[in-house]
Amino acid sequence: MVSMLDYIYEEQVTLEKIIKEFDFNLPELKDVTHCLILATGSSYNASLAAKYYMESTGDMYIDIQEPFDFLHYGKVDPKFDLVIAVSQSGKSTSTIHAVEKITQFQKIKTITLTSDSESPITKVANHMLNLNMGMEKVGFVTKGYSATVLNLMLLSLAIASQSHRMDEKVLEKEKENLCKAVYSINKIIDKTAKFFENKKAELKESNRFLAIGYGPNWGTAKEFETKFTETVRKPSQGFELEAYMHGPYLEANETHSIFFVETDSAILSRSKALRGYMESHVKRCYVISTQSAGGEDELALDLDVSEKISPLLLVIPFQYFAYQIATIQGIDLGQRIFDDFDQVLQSKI
Ligand SMILES: O=P(O)(O)OC[C@H]1O[C@](O)(CO)[C@@H](O)[C@@H]1O
Repeated sequence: MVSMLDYIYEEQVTLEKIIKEFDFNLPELKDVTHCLILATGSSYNASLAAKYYMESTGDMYIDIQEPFDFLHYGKVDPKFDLVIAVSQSGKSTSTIHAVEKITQFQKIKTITLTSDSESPITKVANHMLNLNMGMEKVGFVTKGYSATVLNLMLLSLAIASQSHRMDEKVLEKEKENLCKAVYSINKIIDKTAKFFENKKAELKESNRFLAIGYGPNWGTAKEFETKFTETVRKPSQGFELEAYMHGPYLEANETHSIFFVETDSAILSRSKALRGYMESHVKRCYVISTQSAGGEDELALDLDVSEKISPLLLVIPFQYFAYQIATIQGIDLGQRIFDDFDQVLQSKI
């Protein structure tokens, strides 16, 4: 039976293929400046991680909303000219219904990003972009998360180039930067595995896990939260750096493990300041960083990538840890739990 770990090891090859085969000539993406993204769970986190890349590289504005809330309480700002509905399975009820509501009542283009070209969401959106990653059979998505982040980044390049905001040379350069990043995935997995080997005893003992990120890696911290909650099944929460300082730190105690997700930017000193303070109040502060070297609790991945591309890579240690920490705790991730949930709650069609 295929496992979450198998999918993690497939990421590099899959992401290379996505870049190589991506179609940048999508005429329906012309003249787009304001996008509303509707997505939930890991698809929401992936959108958050890709947002800064899309806004800065594709020169556009991105708003991300939870489809259920949008469906019942939201309205479409007239400035939006594209709705991107992200659903890896294509079966999330709230995302499908939110798109349905928009297409019924508004004149706005909708495109769905999904791994399944036959899924229900493709029947309600105007256009479809296949994630080109095959189907992921494990519910705790890893390859699909990374494929979604990458496809959103590529989509922003396509939008910028179709809208004549990016010339061919810049487009090629951006593709090159993404390729270079993706080529480092297997090395990241190897480094993560070594780090995990040294830390597994203490990670097994932790009662609560937190991740703190900033900028695009706020999305990474939120995906940590989703992945750890689904698999490790101990209280796990991801925070935006400054938000952690407004209340959440008050629960800190010596059983907590905090992961700081750090990239080299103007915000790094703020993250280091918080880390320095928290070190004496929690069990352990770890760092997952793009740096070339660090202390013994730092997984320094030595990555030459821009901050906006970094979430594509910095999530990988969390995907690996989620699988391994669950496993050393004796959790069989192949064993389905809450088997009747979808049937009772209808959150997936
Ligand atoms: O991207 P999709 O297929 O809409 O799924 C959203 C979320 O729903 C879940 O499958 C749980 O129902 C999550 O694992 C996932 O992140």
